[in-house]
Amino acid sequence: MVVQVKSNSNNSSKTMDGSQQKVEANVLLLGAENVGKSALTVRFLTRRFIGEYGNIESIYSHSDRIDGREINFNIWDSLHPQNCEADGCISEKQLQWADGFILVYSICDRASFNVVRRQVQRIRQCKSKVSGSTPIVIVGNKRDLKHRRTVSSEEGTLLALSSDCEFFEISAAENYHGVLLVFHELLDLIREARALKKGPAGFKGIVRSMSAVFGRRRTD
Ligand SMILES: Nc1nc2c(ncn2[C@@H]2O[C@H](COP(=O)(O)OP(=O)(O)OP(=O)(O)O)[C@@H](O)[C@H]2O)c(=O)[nH]1
Repeated sequence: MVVQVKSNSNNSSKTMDGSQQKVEANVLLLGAENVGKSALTVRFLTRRFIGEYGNIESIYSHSDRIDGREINFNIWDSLHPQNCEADGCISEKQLQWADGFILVYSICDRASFNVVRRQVQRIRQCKSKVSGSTPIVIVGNKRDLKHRRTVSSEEGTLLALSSDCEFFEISAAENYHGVLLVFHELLDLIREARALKKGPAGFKGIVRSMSAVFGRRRTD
């Protein structure tokens, strides 16, 4: 069962000309059990680390103002299914729903890194059929537990480079800033992907502007 939760919601605001500038972003957090998916989510929503989070799968709705634009994040904090080795354990529904993915592993848990590796492959295979590069941020969490590290930073960086993802190593327990960077980076990737999808409209826009400047009428 997925529980739907409304987090903080700033009043939606308007631009000078009265038009709304709200951007919607569906963010799916994936990764093995116990890697800190809920800790990351709760840190982003409340700035706090509360330690224990229970086993509830939730979708949070959270509004924020970033670079002068109102952003509505829908954040799906997923539960990793048990006994699921194949295809990264991502459902069709999740793949359809998400605009971008945060794939979390623990730097102290090599098996969780392997789960992320499979999840990247699965997303790349499925999403490449419908769109260009799907926004993915890979996160190595629990950086405060360096002394128990079993996955090096270089391995995380290499996986990200080879699969066209962004990569961060953070500690949800120790600081808010790293978590904020992860969500902001994903938002940038989502915006870039949407702009790329619009593609040719940009060219039409340039032609229209040039016609306006040089006073030529288009005949087509
Ligand atoms: N030391 C340390 N512990 C962390 C960190 N992030 C999360 N934890 C702990 O790791 C455990 C699991 O965190 P959760 O956020 O519940 O992990 P999850 O991935 O949502 O787990 P599931 O709900 O089982 O899928 C909890 O005891 C957290 O307190 C971190 O950055 N550092």
